[in-house]
Amino acid sequence: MSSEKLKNVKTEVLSNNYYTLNKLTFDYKLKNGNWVTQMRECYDRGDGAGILLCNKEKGTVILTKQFRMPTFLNDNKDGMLVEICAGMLDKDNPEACIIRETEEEVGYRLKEVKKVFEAYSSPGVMTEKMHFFIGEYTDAMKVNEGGGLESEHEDIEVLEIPFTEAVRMLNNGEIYDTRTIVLLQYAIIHKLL
Ligand SMILES: Nc1nc2c(ncn2[C@@H]2O[C@H](COP(=O)(O)OP(=O)(O)O[C@H]3O[C@H](CO)[C@@H](O)[C@H](O)[C@@H]3O)[C@@H](O)[C@H]2O)c(=O)[nH]1
Ligand SMILES: [Mg+2]
Repeated sequence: MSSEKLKNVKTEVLSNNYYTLNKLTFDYKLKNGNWVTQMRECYDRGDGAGILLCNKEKGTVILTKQFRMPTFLNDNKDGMLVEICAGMLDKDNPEACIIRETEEEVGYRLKEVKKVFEAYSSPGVMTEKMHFFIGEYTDAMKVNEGGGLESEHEDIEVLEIPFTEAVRMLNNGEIYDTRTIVLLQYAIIHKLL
């Protein structure tokens, strides 16, 4: 970690339970040349990967629906969220991660995926970088019902819906997860379906 605008970086671990919340104190050089001491809390839970699964022949996509406690705490009535299939890297590379997550969460075994971009999820507070993919699936690739890992108490509903329905949900505000919005918009822009 180095930057000409940064010195005296100190890290204090505030919480190290499931993931890690650090308090960073550092001197930062402003545009006017003055140095100021700043403090930022940074949540580190590693990086993630997400995928929009498309079936061009059927004109369908696969999304998931699951309970997300942080959204329940902030305005999402029942806490249920429609999302792309996604997961934490857990030491895998992004491609291996998203192929594993696709089989665990929605039950399809992919051979290849296409990386389309990577982006910071919430750069003011989280270290997380997300790797975004498009994957083509067919009925023949189905190997189980999906649903997520019982050992982690994942309880994921698999939604296979027409792309036109996903676009309708995007346009009328029924889809309000950023990762899902950006991949659906990618599919619209590049006329994937
Ligand atoms: N006990 C416990 N379990 C946890 C905790 N946080 C997460 N888990 C478990 O760890 C699992 C991680 O599942 P993944 O599929 O690997 O991750 P994800 O939560 O779907 O991650 C995706 O969504 C996140 C957005 O909320 C993204 O941040 C991430 O990059 C990725 O896209 C969760 O389902 C949950 O069971 C926690 O604080 N305590
Ligand atoms: Mg997941």
